[in-house]
Amino acid sequence: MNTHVHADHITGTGKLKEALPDCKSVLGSKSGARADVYVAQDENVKFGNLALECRSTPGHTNGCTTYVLHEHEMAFTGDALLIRGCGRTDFQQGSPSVLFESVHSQIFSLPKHYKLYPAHDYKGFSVTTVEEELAHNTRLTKTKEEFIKIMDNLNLPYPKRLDESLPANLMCGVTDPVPS
Ligand SMILES: N[C@@H](CCC(=O)N[C@@H](CSS)C(=O)NCC(=O)O)C(=O)O
Repeated sequence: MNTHVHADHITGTGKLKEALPDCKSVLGSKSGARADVYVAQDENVKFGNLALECRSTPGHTNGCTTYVLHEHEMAFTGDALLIRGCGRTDFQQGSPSVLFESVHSQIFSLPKHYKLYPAHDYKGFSVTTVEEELAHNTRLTKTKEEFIKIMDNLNLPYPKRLDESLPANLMCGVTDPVPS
């Protein structure tokens, strides 16, 4: 289950599907890329006796999805929410305004004790909680206006390998559009 379509996230999917032919790839329905299963807001993906609730959290990319495992009181936020930070919003459908609304409505609305596992650990931590981020997130504790200003002035270097081509099984074919 991919949280969004950036090369540093989806590149292993082709290899997994080769190794496990019954494996089905999952993406948010607004991701604009190829997957076996598309999920929308509030859908549940069941596996074993567990289920992941899908919450649409655009702003880093349009298709960003956060997966919530209520049984274990945790969520996988991809690059929407990072520990003490958030995904950048300066390319590929990024929007600070949309990201601010996504995180506040879909992630900060979870119970405060829920554990959050983002996709990167830039600050050396791999897990946080809703409560910790509500108190200590350096960007998302600000007002929306301040947040937009911060995000518009990050001046981060462009990721080195972002534009490398996607594996064929994740590419949108020219004559084979991705379902909307
Ligand atoms: N140095 C890395 C790129 C770092 C980067 O831009 N990370 C992204 C997530 S991957 S698109 C991000 O959103 N960062 C947020 C931040 O505040 O740093 C490289 O060159 O690959």
